Amino acid sequence: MASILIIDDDVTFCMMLKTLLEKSGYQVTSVFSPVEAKRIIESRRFDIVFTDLRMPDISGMELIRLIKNKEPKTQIIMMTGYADISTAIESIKKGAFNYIPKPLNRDEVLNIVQEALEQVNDEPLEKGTTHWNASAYLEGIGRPSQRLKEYIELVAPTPMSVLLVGESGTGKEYAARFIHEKSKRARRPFVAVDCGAIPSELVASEFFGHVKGSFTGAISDKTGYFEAASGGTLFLDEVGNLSYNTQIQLLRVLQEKSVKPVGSNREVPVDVRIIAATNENLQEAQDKGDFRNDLYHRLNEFQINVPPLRERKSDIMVFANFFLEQANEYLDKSVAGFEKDVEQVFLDYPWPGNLREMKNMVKRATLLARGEMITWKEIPEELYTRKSIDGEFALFNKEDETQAIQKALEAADYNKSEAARLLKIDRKTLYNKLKLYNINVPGKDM
Ligand SMILES: Nc1ncnc2c1ncn2[C@@H]1O[C@H](COP(=O)(O)OP(=O)(O)OP(=O)(O)O)[C@@H](O)[C@H]1O
Repeated sequence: MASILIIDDDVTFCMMLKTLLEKSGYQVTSVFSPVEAKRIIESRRFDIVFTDLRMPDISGMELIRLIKNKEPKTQIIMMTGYADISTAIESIKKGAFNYIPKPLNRDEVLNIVQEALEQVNDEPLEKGTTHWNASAYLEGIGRPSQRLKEYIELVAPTPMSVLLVGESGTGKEYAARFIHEKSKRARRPFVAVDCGAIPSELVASEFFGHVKGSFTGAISDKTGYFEAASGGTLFLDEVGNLSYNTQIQLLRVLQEKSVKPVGSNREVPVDVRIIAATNENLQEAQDKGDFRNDLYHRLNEFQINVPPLRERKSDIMVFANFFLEQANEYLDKSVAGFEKDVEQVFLDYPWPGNLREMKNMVKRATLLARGEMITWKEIPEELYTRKSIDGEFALFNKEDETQAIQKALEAADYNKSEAARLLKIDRKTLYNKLKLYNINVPGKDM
């Protein structure tokens, strides 16, 4: 039976979530303080940990580090208010599986548990090869997407190593898989490694393998990632997180084209193509001395920048509809599309979590949808009430937005176009917000 730990200082909330999960057949433990959590994590293993992002004494990030160090396979789900979305995204970079917005929705909780368990049950070396199929890759229609596709197709059949650079959730791993699929190595393994998630003491054995008895806990021979990817592609995600020492070891392997498993004198020849990804500026990391210049050049034979979703405006609804189709299939529903005002919100929103955020949101909205179309009621309120501009009439939350709109309307003598200009939003957005907040405007038209 899968085991789940819940960490939240809100006792009532903890108990409600515990009851829901127990009713669905999981073995659940809940703790109300991070200190208690620390103790229990040291002594027991869990498949999944649900934890609040903000807690006293110890941060969610520190907790992720602690759990992943102790038990890399445990999947962590951060529970968060939408205001914390960028921290939640940061937590995924640090190794959390996913985040789920509060208040929690029953079906959404059960879905995410299912998805997390699929990861737990995956063998690490097969990560990725299991769920991927090329038809799940959408190319997009806008100029930046077309350029991305051109570069992928150009570099895929070559032996060149590729460095994918882009924000979290933009689809770097997806692009890497696509390159692999279109390469001559397609029939060989694609092995994805999250460089930030491997505890430092295990790095050498994970990458290069080990022989039985080479250290305490090495109870049998182990094949490392390099050998596992033999003939195929090794994808190094978050490559900027590699320690300096590991960078040196990696460089050696790339130069010698062979690995020496921990505790062995045997050199094993390896033939792998490296695709690396980063969401930080590796050039800067080099200048600061955190990333080796020679390794950078080895990895960066060809660089591809994966654009953020906000720069792929003409693709936004293409992706939204694609994710809707996927969600319909997954949830066995048949929602037909998005209402016009939702489309406008999607186009205005900056999508800090990029495609991953959109995919999650569309799945959630599809689940909640009662009618044929997804309406604004099914998308998180924070999407259209978030801070969008600064200055006197800045919009940030429901109360403040209502006030700011009222203030702008008065200042504009109730001329909506003028008010929209003062608020630095377009008329359509103002119109949606007036509807959303039930603000009546006397007289004048837009
Ligand atoms: N081209 C695409 N077509 C369809 N879905 C995509 C595409 N690119 C990304 N996605 C979706 O977005 C999600 C995030 O993509 P991916 O994991 O590749 O991002 P990433 O840039 O590697 O993120 P991170 O830096 O956080 O590891 C994927 O799970 C996938 O569902």
